[in-house]
Amino acid sequence: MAAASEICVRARDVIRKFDDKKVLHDISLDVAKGGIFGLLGPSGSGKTTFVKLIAGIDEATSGQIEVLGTPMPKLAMMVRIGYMAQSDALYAELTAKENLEFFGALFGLRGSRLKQRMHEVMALVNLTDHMERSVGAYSGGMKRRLSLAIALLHEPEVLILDEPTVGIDPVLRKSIWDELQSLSRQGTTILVTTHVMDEADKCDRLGMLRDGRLIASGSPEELKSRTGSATIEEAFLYYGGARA
Ligand SMILES: Nc1ncnc2c1ncn2[C@@H]1O[C@H](COP(=O)(O)OP(=O)(O)OP(=O)(O)O)[C@@H](O)[C@H]1O
Repeated sequence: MAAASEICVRARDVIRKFDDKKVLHDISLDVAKGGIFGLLGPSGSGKTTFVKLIAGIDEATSGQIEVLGTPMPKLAMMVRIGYMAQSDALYAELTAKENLEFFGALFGLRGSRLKQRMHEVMALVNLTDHMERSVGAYSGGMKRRLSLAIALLHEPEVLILDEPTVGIDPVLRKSIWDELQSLSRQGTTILVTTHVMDEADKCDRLGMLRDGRLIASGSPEELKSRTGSATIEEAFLYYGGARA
């Protein structure tokens, strides 16, 4: 097991119930610092519920979650975590620039630093030309890209992305993955949920979720070789996953 200082996210016996319905069952998992960790599972398997607990937006019914050694939820951790939700949390009546300024201020960015970061993240998601446009006039894919830009704005140590590339075309999808890999090489820990198998293959480590249970975890290569599978999809099916 890795030393505590090497662990970014530590989950122990995490249960989340909604009324009487148990959505997460005793999840224990370590996410090491600095890599890309993919949470893979079909729709309804509990990915969003789990990452919301890690981001500190929701609280576990029982069990513990620590991020960088701090028990979650904890408001002060907001500046160290970037979270991109599955549904975009943007102000439709404001322009992209105004949205970035609003969230930037929330994260404690201001002045020339904020301006510089706004331009960097908008270039990254290919929205530079749409800075002054009202977000209400953005397409679904553009809103996803702006949400990603906002999550990256304050250069968080931990980046939590819930299905970041849904509705994004293959060319931009590749450039976003290239950037995620570059950020992870620079030390950012990235936690990404996906049900897309070729994205799962790009992660350093994977956790496979099914029906709120962690059915397997390891590197894509380990998961494939342990199950004698040629693909992640085959490995997932071996562990008892429904088609993701
Ligand atoms: N607030 C809630 N109240 C009741 N049930 C909920 C709530 N939030 C999530 N659930 C249930 O928890 C289960 C897991 O949902 P969750 O959104 O975490 O899955 P997911 O793997 O992220 O799926 P998707 O990829 O479709 O978003 C589902 O059965 C869902 O209906």
